[in-house]
Amino acid sequence: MEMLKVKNLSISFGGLHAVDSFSITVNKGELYGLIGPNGAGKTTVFNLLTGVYKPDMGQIILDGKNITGLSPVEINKAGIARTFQNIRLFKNLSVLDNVKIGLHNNYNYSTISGIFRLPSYFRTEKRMNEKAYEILEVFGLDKEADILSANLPYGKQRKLEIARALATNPKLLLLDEPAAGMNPAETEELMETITIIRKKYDLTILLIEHDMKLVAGICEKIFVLNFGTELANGLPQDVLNNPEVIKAYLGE
Ligand SMILES: Nc1ncnc2c1ncn2[C@@H]1O[C@H](COP(=O)(O)OP(=O)(O)OP(=O)(O)O)[C@@H](O)[C@H]1O
Repeated sequence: MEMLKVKNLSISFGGLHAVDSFSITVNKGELYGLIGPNGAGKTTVFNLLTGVYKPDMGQIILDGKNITGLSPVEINKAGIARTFQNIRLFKNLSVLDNVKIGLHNNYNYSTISGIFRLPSYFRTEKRMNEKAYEILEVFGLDKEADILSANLPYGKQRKLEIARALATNPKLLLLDEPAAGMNPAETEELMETITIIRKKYDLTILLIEHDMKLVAGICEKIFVLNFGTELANGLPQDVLNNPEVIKAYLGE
């Protein structure tokens, strides 16, 4: 079963073909790695998939639905959530509130019930708090729920970003260099957490990463992008031993 089917996705900036006929099929439940040298177009692919950029050409099908050209909010509602290369938390909000912002897609109460503090408001708030704590627990962040997210150590801020993305209840999670800046122990722990959440939340994951240990350790398939286009695509052992890939990327 296909969760994501991308066909001939392309975008140029001026004369630069940043992404050029990018096609990929990610099956339900798969963990796919997207790798490539600096400037290969990986983040641009994420920006296209999430509606930040509109493609010049191509099609994006999510779980059978054509989402090409939709806005970032509509795409998030359709089931794609992402994290960013540079952490983008609401630094002046608590850890708990960062996750609750993500939950708002799925828990609605009317403005009236909020203003007048009607019973329905408290019921929804209670359910949201429970759900937020459940997610924080998975990431080992529940004890820090009330502290400002800015005061979390770096590795935990990265985890909180994933927790917040997860709170929007995605079918497909896009992780942009989740291990960037982490030490080996933090990276190891992150790999475990990713493995846990994909099972628990029935996720399909596409992950950009420079850390080859992480990519080779958890990805079932790997797509190598070079100059905006496919260099290799397939099983990790095949892709990582491909001489073209070694030349273009690993041998840098
Ligand atoms: N909004 C934009 N305007 C102009 N050029 C852009 C824009 N966004 C990306 N690019 C260019 O597109 C190319 C691909 O960039 P992108 O950030 O997608 O690469 P990347 O593979 O994610 O690189 P890195 O591993 O360094 O993050 C680069 O040459 C970049 O300068």
